[in-house]
Amino acid sequence: MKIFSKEQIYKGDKVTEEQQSLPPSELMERAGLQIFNWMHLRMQGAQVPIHVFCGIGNNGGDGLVLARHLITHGYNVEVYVVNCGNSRSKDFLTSYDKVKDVSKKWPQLLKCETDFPDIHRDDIIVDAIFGIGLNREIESWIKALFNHFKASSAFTLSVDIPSGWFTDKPIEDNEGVVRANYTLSFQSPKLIFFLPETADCTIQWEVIDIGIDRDYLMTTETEYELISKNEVLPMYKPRDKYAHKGDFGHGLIVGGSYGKIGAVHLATRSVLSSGAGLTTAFIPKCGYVPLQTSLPEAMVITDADTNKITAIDFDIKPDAIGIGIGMGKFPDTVSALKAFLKNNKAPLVIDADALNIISENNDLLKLIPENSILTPHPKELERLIGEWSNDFDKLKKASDFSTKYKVLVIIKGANTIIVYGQKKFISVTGNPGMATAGSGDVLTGIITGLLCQKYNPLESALFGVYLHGKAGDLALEEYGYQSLLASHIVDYIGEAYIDLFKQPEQPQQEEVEAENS
Ligand SMILES: NC(=O)C1=CN([C@@H]2O[C@H](COP(=O)(O)OP(=O)(O)OC[C@H]3O[C@@H](n4cnc5c(N)ncnc54)[C@H](OP(=O)(O)O)[C@@H]3O)[C@@H](O)[C@H]2O)[C@@H](O)CC1
Ligand SMILES: Nc1ncnc2c1ncn2[C@@H]1O[C@H](COP(=O)(O)OP(=O)(O)O)[C@@H](O)[C@H]1O
Ligand SMILES: [K+]
Repeated sequence: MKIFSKEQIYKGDKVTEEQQSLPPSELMERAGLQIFNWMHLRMQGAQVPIHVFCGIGNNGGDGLVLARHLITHGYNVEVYVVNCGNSRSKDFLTSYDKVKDVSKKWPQLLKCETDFPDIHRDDIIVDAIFGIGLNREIESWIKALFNHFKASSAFTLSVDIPSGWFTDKPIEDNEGVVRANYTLSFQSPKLIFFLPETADCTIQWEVIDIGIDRDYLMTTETEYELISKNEVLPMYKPRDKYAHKGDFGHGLIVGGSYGKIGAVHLATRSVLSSGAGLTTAFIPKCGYVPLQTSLPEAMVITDADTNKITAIDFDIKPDAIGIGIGMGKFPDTVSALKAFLKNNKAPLVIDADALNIISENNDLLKLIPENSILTPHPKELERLIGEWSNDFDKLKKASDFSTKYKVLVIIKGANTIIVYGQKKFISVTGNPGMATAGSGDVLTGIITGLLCQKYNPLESALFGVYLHGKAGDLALEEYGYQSLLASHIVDYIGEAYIDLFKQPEQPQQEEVEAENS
């Protein structure tokens, strides 16, 4: 699913109005009606007090259309206009007149704190104050209104985007924003729903279809895209009946040091479980017996050293190599990595200590093959690209790094983001149970396994992150957040593949029948 920027959303409105020859404020009518349908489906006429707070732009206009439908359907509604300026939009004014036609009561005008209504915790707040048109910091009395919402503990439903948040930059005042229980977002989710610093703007979100021109939506390239089952399913490569293990490549995991052989076990098992035909681990001697014993399907090549990697020499021809896991940064290992990068021709997944070594030896960056996949967690990313001032800055820096060195960067975490030059893909699979030792090693193994099977680097990164998160989600059902281990994620890679064809993806877009008001 694409994430459109606010400029693209405004353009989509214009294109739609032209293509569909829409009368003025028709899109606002659709938006307000869809929100009403959503509420009506759930409330079925319940007389819970609903406080609809409207700004004076088009977000406020949506709120007024909603309020009109709620009033005509007999709901217990109070409508407020938050008087935040002088420039009432044309469509807002049209909607304002229409509300007056159906109600004996005028919307209440709020100008300062003494105007605030009492809100009970069992009431419902509809936040239609600011949408994507927020263009400056908010006055203190409106921030106080947002705090009044919070203090009430009432369920807060935001229209399009919780008020006070920008779509494309951080907020200055953490207190001066609405934090919604639910946000109904038009046509596209907003980027801020997925970034660590802003995702608490709403607990849940859903996309509402207001009939924006299909061609425009299909053909417009976006900087951000969500990756879920629908996006990865077309990448899946089915197996031929007469397939041979040689068809699925030979994966190599290079890593490990004394006390960190388990990491290599996890990654190597993940290469196999994601479908590589053959898998070899290159490790220091101390890992030979444990790895051969615990993972009979894998082959093992050992370094001359017992405890660490000192020279990465092997006589196999791997189709992909995952490197860095549990490897340490011993001086001999640093030299071994340098020598390896100078000679290597195979596609690479670079993780953990290999990333840390590269961060400390920037000259190694030019030795990394084009389209290599780097899988840093946030600390490793900071070592690579430097500090960032906020999440938007982080994404820009990661994009610039990816463009400059022609590599893919996978920013791991909740909503892992795959950075491919200026394009960013956001994963929706995964859960906090995966915040456990070794789960990153599993990801490296899965992506290495996909590269072996001739998925191209972008597909390997996207499909790999999807499968990893999905396996974690399926494992969660059995183990729960606390007991989920990285090896359980490996156990569920197979289920994650099977699930691709098992259940249709849950819609992120509510298909609500348009109801005549
Ligand atoms: N396809 C779609 O998605 C559709 C989207 N639609 C809806 O349109 C919404 C966007 O509407 P919008 O452009 O009118 O902007 P909106 O968010 O209402 O805010 C602008 C108002 O706020 C004001 N203002 C701004 N900052 C302020 C501040 N800090 N403090 C005080 N005031 C401030 C600003 O004032 P001004 O800067 O002009 O003085 C102006 O009055 C979108 O989110 C969605 O809900 C549908 O209706 C149709 C299809
Ligand atoms: N809260 C979370 N939600 C979803 N995925 C998570 C969460 N925390 C961690 N993960 C995933 O778990 C993995 C952790 O990787 P990493 O920190 O490198 O672990 P390790 O070094 O122990 O292997 C990443 O793929 C990350 O996306
Ligand atoms: K809003």
